[in-house]
Amino acid sequence: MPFVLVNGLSVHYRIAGPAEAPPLLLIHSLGTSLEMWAPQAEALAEDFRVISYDLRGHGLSEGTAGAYSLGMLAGDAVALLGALGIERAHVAGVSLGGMIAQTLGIEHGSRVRSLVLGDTASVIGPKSNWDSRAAAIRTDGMATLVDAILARWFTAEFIAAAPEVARGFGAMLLRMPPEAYISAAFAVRDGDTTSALGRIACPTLVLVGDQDVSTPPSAAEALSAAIPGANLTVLANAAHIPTVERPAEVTAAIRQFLAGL
Ligand SMILES: O=C(O)CC1=CCC(=O)O1
Repeated sequence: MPFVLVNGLSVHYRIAGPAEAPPLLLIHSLGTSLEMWAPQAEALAEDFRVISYDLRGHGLSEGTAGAYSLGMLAGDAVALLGALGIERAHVAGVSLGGMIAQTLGIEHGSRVRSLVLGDTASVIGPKSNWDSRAAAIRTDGMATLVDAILARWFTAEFIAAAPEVARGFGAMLLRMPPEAYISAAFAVRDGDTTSALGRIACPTLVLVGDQDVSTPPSAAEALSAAIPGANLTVLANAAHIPTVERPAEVTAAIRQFLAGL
């Protein structure tokens, strides 16, 4: 359970795989933790030096007061790589993690070998939704939104078939400090990479669940079309967090993409 100081914060991370293997950085989504990448981290550690970590304010990482931004969160990722002595990495992110990954490709391209952008978009709106979500959490706490958010993360079929997993992720969300969730939600609300996507110069794979309503396949198509040379894979029977709902398919898609570079 290692921790490292990153931009003055204690950041919780996990690292696995051969020390000489190519580094692969995994970035999680809003309100989750590095656990959402656990199946891929384990499988891909056969061939990669896999680093997963808890974003600021999430999991076991310390948070800060006030709204986060994509630039700030991308800066944390770069500082984490630096602290671990890693110059360049393949980067995969889901949702907010995918927005951070896009920002890394745009602002820190020299640190990025390739990108996997899962269930994400250049804008995840509308802004008013994030403001009302923050207001509801401030008034009633995290519990008020847990069921609605779980229904976006996973298909109804998955929740019925694996209730222990859905409830586990619900418990994770419920335990998140409300102000940290809101701080990170505002990074989503205020983030917009649209006009800069053409600056992404590395090989890129866009992944999306066919039943994702938060960042639907149409958003993934637009993202893929705006990034030079990007490819799109649509995963069947998956909502917003296919790393958990369709772990083997996500691992296979990432493995195939990275093997082809
Ligand atoms: O919480 C949601 O509705 C889905 C989501 C948006 C950004 C993110 O990371 O998750």
